[in-house]
Amino acid sequence: SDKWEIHPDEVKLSVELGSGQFGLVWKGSWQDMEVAVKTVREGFMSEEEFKEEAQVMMKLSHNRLVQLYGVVTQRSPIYLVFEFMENGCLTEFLRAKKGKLSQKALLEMCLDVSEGMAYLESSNFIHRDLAARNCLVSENSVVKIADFGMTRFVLDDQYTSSHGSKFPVRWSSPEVIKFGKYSSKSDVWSFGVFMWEVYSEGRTPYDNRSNSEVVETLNAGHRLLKPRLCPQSVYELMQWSWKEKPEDRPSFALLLHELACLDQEP
Ligand SMILES: Cn1cc(-c2ccnc(-n3ncc4cc(C(C)(C)C)cc(F)c4c3=O)c2CO)cc(Nc2ccncn2)c1=O
Repeated sequence: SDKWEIHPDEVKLSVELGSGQFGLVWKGSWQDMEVAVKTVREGFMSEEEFKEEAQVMMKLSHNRLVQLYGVVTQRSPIYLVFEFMENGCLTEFLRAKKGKLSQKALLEMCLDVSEGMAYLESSNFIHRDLAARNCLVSENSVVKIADFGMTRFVLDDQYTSSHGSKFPVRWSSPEVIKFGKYSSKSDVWSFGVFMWEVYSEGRTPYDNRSNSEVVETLNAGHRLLKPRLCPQSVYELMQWSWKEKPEDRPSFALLLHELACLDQEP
């Protein structure tokens, strides 16, 4: 529907924010709002497929998801116009703020993302690549989920194949690594690793091991250890999220409830 169609002349680009997965991302303005504008490079995403999918992504609206405002498709390359997140990628934010984030701030980052993921879970939408690098930080330090569901448009098989060099093995559940079986419960596994990243202030999970060593250690039943800053109560939620069988893991609705209870404690 052309409801989401944005006229090219309404979007003003200013500075480049970085080169994303599919092309360049610019800071810009639209209707007096700051926006992030993604240009889609030929060959990096199937444009036709994306236009249909854009309708789905725009129906997913929640305060903890980075909002897609609309698309410019009247000429190529197409533009995707997103809500602007002032403080950029969460991994870099955590590393820049190392040693300066309170326990409350760390817990609330996990709570923010569990809220967004509980909404995706209730909408039967699977993220497929939940990780701190794919979350963004707003001007007032709220963490939101970005690029949900976009993995299906990546044409680079180094990323999509579980043997590929760019496959997110460290965030993937055993059934995803072995069988490519994605579900909200495999997103829950990734969320456990996300919480580990937050309490490790942006460190890389299993950072001294290769992808194949990570797969071996998981198969041997080993899991990431409790980060120094992480309370035992939160570490128990991580361990629960890393149960071998998907059905033994909590739902996001339950994780949200548990994290909200911990957030109420003095
Ligand atoms: C909305 N938005 C997007 C970005 C931004 C910039 C560059 N690359 C990306 N990324 N990053 C990661 C990414 C990942 C994927 C997977 C399919 C899940 C693999 C698909 C993407 F399309 C992207 C993308 O576009 C983003 C994330 O979409 C940065 C913002 N903000 C700032 C602010 C300050 N400094 C830097 N960025 C911002 O507000």
